[in-house]
Amino acid sequence: MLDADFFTKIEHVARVIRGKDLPFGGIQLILCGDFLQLPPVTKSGQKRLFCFQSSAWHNCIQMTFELTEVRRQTDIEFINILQHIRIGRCPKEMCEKLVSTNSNKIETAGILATRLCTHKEDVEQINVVQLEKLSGETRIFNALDSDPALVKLINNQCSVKAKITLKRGTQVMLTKNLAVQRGLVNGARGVVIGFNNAEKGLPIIRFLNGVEQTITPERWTIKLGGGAFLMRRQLPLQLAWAISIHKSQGLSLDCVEISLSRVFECGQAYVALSRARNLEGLRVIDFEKSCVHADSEVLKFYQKLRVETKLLKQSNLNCYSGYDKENSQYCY
Ligand SMILES: Nc1ncnc2c1ncn2[C@@H]1O[C@H](COP(=O)(O)OP(=O)(O)OP(=O)(O)O)[C@@H](O)[C@H]1O
Repeated sequence: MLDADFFTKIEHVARVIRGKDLPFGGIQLILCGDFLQLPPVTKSGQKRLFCFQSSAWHNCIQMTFELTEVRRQTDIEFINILQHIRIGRCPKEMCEKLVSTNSNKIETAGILATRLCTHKEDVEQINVVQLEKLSGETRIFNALDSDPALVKLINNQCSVKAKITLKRGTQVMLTKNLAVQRGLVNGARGVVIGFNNAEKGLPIIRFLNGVEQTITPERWTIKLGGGAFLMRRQLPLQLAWAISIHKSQGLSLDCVEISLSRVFECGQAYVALSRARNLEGLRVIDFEKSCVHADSEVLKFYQKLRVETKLLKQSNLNCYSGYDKENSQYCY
């Protein structure tokens, strides 16, 4: 998430580039996001400020809207639980419901649940151990990078690794939308069922929705300053026995197992739980109420927004009835 410092810097750069002393140099902005999800990552010892806490935000952002319709989940009970967790609450009955998911059997047709972990060291370890356990031929797929000397930079910006090791039985996840209509979307879960006969022996994946597809390399482009680009060609796959909660941001997952005992951030439990599409596809192995936290500054931000929205609606209603109380005038 964008922090106050970065927002302030890009606002300044926009003014300089546009040569105009207007908010963001006069560039129109639409920002979207949810401050109650994972907060900005900061270096240790550095004070964390959300972008709405910067003066640049107050100078640039004139209107804020709260989107309230949930689309990822359809089950009202689950939506209600998530709405409470999002604001840092977990009443007893909701706690019990989440604990009860511990016994959910969510594996189907050889596709195992993805474990969401709080710490990336755990992710690496789980994936390495599980891959080693598989017998059978190992296939290694190395990325083709436009500038191999900048591999670290590309690794940081790109959602696929420079080297992907696969065997038959490897649990994988798509890292790009390939065919939305067929359910081959970023985050779709599958398992390697074999390799084709082409020269490179490309992996054939069976996805959770039953679709079987040979996966071919895709291209990622990374924009650098000054109009320069970096490029990586690689399979749009990552190992999926485990991924970190941070890396799961933005994904929707069909079958997910979550460990929350080592939560260390506000919003971390909410991000993890809200990746699941439904309660049946979710297994929380160690749920405790104490893992649910919401940042108090963010709660204040949303409370203020709600009050302002209510006032705005009120003033609009007054307007419809002919009299705008706030501005003490009649409207037509
Ligand atoms: N208008 C819509 N109609 C149907 N499905 C939708 C619509 N908008 C979003 N969805 C679905 O809801 C899911 C979540 O959408 P999206 O990732 O845009 O939400 P988000 O607010 O970014 O979520 P989060 O911040 O929690 O990751 C996706 O599976 C998407 O396909």
